[in-house]
Amino acid sequence: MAAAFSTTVSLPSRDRLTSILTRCFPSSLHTGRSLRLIRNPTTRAISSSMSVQAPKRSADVAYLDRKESGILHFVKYQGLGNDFIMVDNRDSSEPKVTPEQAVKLCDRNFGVGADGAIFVLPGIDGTDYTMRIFNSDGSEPEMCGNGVRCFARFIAELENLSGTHSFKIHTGAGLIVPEIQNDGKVKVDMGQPILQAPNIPTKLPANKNGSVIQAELLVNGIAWNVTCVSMGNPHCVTFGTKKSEALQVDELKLEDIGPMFEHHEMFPARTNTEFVQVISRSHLKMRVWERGAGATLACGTGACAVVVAAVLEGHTGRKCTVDLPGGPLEIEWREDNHIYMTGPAEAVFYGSAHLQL
Ligand SMILES: N[C@@H](CCC[C@H](N)C(=O)O)C(=O)O
Repeated sequence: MAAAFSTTVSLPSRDRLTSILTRCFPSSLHTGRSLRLIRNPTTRAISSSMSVQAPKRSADVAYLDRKESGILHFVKYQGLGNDFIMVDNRDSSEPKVTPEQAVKLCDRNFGVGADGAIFVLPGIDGTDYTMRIFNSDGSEPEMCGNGVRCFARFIAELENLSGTHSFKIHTGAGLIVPEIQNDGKVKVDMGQPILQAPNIPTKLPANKNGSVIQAELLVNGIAWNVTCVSMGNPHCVTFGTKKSEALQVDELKLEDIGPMFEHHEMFPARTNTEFVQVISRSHLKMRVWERGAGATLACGTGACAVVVAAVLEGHTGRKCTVDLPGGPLEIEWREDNHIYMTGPAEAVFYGSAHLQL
């Protein structure tokens, strides 16, 4: 069992802390001990936490050698509790972590713990950066709304930028433009929703105009009323069953029904599913079961899809507050068909992890 201690010191910068710790623990990276740096982004107080593992022998020595060349430095970020291992990947157009390694890193018991791993890669086609992401199950989604807010704040940190800044980000869902605001929140132009059934993709029967609005989806013998929207990634939005329209989202057993939606045969690329309660014409409450990550505290693309579905089904206007388990997001589907999402993103801690093969 690892013994651990931690101290808190106030220092001007992370580089300075690194140099002090390197002087105090010169061989820490060569003996199988892992050294982690943690900074509280609000107070700039920095704490060091070192866990010392009992020395291992024989076959483990080679294992330790492999780990030595496989150390990943990362920053853990969260947006409304949707949390990510952010990796500075600006020196290469391939992620430094494989999907299998991402699964291990995201494990909440045996790894760092996160809903996904996100990589800041060089931009292409005139964009500033490329964002790629692996879900905690190792699958690669096209986009992540909370992730792109964290991405913007991470870039600002990497590039030492303060104040308002916007970036052109290439993603699997095309161009996404986050803008850091004066209050530190990030407003994102999330692009346009996709409503054509084959492009979502869903095999559910489409309306005359090709969209899937208030379709019937049979899940475990229950007929749900669903509207399908892609924000680059697929979403199935429901406000209730065909029998009883209104959902009380706190009462849902997400762990039971979520996977049945995710893996339903009507969704050839699987799906994210949002269960929504209408509070008023401008206020919604939702819970989400994410493709590849399960129940999360928030989903930015999901909140956008929910507002599109709410407008199409006639529940709300185009500007809504969407309450998620991790907190609220402000969503606006403008008349030019672009959707804007505004919400927080925060650094949680700095760390280094051994990449397991
Ligand atoms: N949490 C994200 C969405 C992440 C991707 C999703 N799990 C998928 O596979 O499509 C968000 O904030 O949008």
